[in-house]
Amino acid sequence: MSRTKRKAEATPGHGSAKRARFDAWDESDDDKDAVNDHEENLYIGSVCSSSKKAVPPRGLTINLTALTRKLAEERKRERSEIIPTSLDSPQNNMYSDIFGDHDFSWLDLKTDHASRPLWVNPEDGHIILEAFSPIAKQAQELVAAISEPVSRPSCIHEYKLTSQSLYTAVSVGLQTEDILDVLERLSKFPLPDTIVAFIRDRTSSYGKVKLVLKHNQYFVESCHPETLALLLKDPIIRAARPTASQSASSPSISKTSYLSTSVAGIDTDDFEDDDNVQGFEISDAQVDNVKKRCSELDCPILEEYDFHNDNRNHSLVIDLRPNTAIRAYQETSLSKMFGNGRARSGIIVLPCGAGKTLVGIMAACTIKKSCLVLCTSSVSVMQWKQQFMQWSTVKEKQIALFTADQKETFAEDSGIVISTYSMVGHTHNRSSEGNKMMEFITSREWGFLLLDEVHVVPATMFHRAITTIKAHSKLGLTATLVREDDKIVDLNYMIGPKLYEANWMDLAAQGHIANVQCAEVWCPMTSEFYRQYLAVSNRKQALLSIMNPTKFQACQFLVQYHENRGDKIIVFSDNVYALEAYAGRLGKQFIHGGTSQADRVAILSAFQRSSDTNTIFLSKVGDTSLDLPEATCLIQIASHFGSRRQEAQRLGRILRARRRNDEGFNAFFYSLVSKDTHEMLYSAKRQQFLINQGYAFKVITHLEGLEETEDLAFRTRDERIELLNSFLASESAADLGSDVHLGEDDIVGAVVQLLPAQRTGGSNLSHIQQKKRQKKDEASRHPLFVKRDKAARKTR
Ligand SMILES: Nc1ncnc2c1ncn2[C@@H]1O[C@H](COP(=O)(O)OP(=O)(O)OP(=O)(O)O)[C@@H](O)[C@H]1O
Repeated sequence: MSRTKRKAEATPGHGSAKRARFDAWDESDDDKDAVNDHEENLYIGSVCSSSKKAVPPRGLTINLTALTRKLAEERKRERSEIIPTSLDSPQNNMYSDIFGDHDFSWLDLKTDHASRPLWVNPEDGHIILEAFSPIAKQAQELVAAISEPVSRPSCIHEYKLTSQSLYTAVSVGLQTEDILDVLERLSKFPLPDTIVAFIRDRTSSYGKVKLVLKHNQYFVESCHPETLALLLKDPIIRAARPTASQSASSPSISKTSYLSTSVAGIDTDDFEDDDNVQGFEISDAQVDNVKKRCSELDCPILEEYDFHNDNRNHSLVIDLRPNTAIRAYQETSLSKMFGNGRARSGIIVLPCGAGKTLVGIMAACTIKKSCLVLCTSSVSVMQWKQQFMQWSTVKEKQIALFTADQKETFAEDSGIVISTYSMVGHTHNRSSEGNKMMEFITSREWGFLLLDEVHVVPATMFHRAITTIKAHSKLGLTATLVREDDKIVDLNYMIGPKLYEANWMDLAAQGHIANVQCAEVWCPMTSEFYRQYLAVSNRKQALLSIMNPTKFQACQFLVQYHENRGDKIIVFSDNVYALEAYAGRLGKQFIHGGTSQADRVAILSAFQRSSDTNTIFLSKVGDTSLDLPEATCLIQIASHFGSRRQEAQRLGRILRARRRNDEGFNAFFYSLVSKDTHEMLYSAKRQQFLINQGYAFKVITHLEGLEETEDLAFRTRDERIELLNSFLASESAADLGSDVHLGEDDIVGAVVQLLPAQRTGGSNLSHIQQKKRQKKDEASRHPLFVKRDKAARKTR
């Protein structure tokens, strides 16, 4: 019986075939097939030694016969062509730019190297992949599983082998010899000894040590006593063990664990034995320190949750709704988490709008134990609840919310709590209700901790939130695994390795996210503005480059051009002064921190429903979580320095475009940059993340047809000088620049009210909550805006 067929049959009664396969990842019968299939298909590994249910993950199968055939075909084709192969050939001089002083001529190219798509740098583990090779897809599958993507433009992809990436590879079931074997086949020259040694070393040290949560106590366990002894020699790990009075080890925990508190001169005979597994307890507060230290000692801790066999924690009745059609990449991402029938902790990276929420819900439906979801804002809390109700069969009474306004516990033995990082991470000024809720959360074992937007949470808050909760498995979700600080690596030990990262271009090609044309429009500074630019402080310089009249003209032209094409346009400006000035001059609506809730709802509603409102201006409050699938064009006039994350999140606003599957549809993303100013530098830095995802930014130095624009602003010198003088005279211009009044929560709040039937679940906001929110708005507004709005209301 074929493997796929049997899998589908393994879960009778489920709605879709995809669903059936998903549920069958952990079918242990497949072990036999895996062995039988081995001659034909190379399952790159299966599972760490301790796993009893070793099942080769579906997504990690490379068909060797097919691969060999393809390689043979390629060799044949190559022989029939004249391909210059010598690195000494003059054509190769251009590569000196890439390789610098490094001389790799000692590497012996295989005779058929042209048909093999990989090149591995023996010195630093960088992998170059020829994305145009006929076997690129198979090669990509391997390379993406064992290394970190660095850059994936259209022809040449770059990856890097790192300790973490190899740990991840082992954690998702790959085995050392299989990795080496396939890498060797795909490589243009025999794998260098340095690379072989590195792969062997990293893959062998992974998975030897586990962190296990039993009866609310944490244990470090291993079946390698020498590794435990080594760890216990480390002062940080030694100090992490609870003192005799702290340790409340229950006799029911079996013989596993506990070493004598005297650790000097550790003797492995001290370990008690339980089926060869030995270990020691560590105190709750030290879990993170121990994980971090183990990573530093190149012995990263494996966190796997055998939820099928967890009889101590109550099960949660939850399933996906039968009509849910899982997308292939969502399925693949989860296969990395559940590939061996257990839940591995880690991070899944999917582009904005690609459906991370559903991935999280699918994971909760697989684990079927109490689940705690942490997100960034109280409105996201509402969205998560609404999405749980939409995609799963969980009963509403099993979902409890913990926000400033709601403090609910679930009625039954198991359930879902949805909260924010700040609610859980803040320690001071809690109400007695809040304290009770925290007691409810911290006193129990959670089967699953779901962490949304893991890259944005301030490191300390995140750390506090994550360390106060005891969870068997954790899943982090994000679109942009980048931070401008160096805290991103901490996520590796706090949550787990990156389990899967989708390729943005592949998802766009499949129509799951929109195709986007990106362009950077260079706007020369006018002479009056540039003269002033050179004479003023940095703060005013920034404003001068945003208010540059040619940038304004470019914006005016693009708005008109795209409105005429039938696009819906969002113009982004971090600078509120400029936002108001641009929008005012163009007669468009705008939203920033100072805009009242009622106005936001009205503006967003008009943008979605009215053909008279085709352009709106947004400050950074609209960067994330804004679900406006009508938007098809973005114009960025001012941004936050060199933030790669902000650039990607903004682009994310049009990736969801409803029209994305229309024939030949393209969304547009323009970044307007004043030439010869600091904006040029920041712009290059901002784009790096998207460029690495394969987006190409065209540089536009001249907008064809701009001169013919009707009512083009600032055409005359006098107009430009008047503009310059008006804001130079306005001392408040620079002060008004930053949008400090409200956070992202508030604009999403507007969408919540606007779209109760859609993903936001805003109907759950009570009348009192909405009143409270409005009051908060009023209180936090800048007096200037309050004054202006009052005047506007009078004139209405
Ligand atoms: N398998 C699916 N079938 C149908 N619709 C889906 C599927 N997966 C996701 N969606 C829809 O795609 C949209 C985007 O999903 P979601 O909000 O989870 O994206 P996201 O990755 O969290 O985006 P962001 O990072 O911008 O918040 C939602 O409307 C969601 O319902």
